[in-house]
Amino acid sequence: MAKRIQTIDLDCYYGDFKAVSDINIEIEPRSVTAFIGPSGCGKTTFLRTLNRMHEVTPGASARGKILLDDEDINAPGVDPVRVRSTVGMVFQRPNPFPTMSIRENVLAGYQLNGIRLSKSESENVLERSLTGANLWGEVKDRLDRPGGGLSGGQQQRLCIARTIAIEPDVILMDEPASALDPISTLAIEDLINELKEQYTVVIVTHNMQQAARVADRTAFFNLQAIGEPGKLIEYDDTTTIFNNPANQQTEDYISGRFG
Ligand SMILES: Nc1ncnc2c1ncn2[C@@H]1O[C@H](COP(=O)(O)OP(=O)(O)OP(=O)(O)O)[C@@H](O)[C@H]1O
Repeated sequence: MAKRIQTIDLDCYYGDFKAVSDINIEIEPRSVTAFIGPSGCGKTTFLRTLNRMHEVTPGASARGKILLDDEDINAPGVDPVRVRSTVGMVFQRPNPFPTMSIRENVLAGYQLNGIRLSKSESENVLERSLTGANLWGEVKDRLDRPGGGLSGGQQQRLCIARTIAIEPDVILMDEPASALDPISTLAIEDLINELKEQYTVVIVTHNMQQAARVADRTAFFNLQAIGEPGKLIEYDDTTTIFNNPANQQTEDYISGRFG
């Protein structure tokens, strides 16, 4: 079930360095939200706090609140592993387990969490996830071949299948198409459009046309100077951000005057 994400006064640190400051945002369920902004403004850092991946980096920490519907994901006693299965993540470079079969890749989340599925349950998860990732037709006859044998675009869809296999509420994507050719990129964008019917989708992208194509809402981040933290400058419907932004910094960025 798709969930709403809300952050309240969120700061992200690497050691003493504050990389992202004071983010207040509400992300609606069953929508696609794009994070855009110049390099180093903290898009990836902020994204990774939303499923507690940020804290995996030694010395990294976050302050403030992140609510998933009403649950504070940083509250004492909340298991970060459970958070990461509720808030799945797809990375820039497709990262299937290369020697594991397509089948094993899709089911990897269950195995890693020690959940045993019956044969028929596994088959259902496999078909549902690969169909949901628009990959079933291309791989159904070679489910036992290695995931590393697929094309880059297919590998990324396999990673999306692996993410949706464990039925998350939110899918975070960090530049999911930046390593792919234009045709595979369009396949991923079509898929993102379908995923929002069931999930809350958040995507970091450097490609502004991509943000305009896939996102319902867009958040523009910026940093005032090197060494300063990144901040959320403007957050609105994508059409407003691209056609009628309220903030001059947004206007300058989307019109290509910097970044
Ligand atoms: N592991 C890390 N250790 C220390 N500082 C880091 C680390 N990762 C990122 N940073 C710093 O945090 C700030 C935000 O980086 P981040 O990668 O989140 O920005 P970004 O907007 O996603 O950039 P890009 O668009 O280039 O991917 C930068 O100043 C960066 O140098």
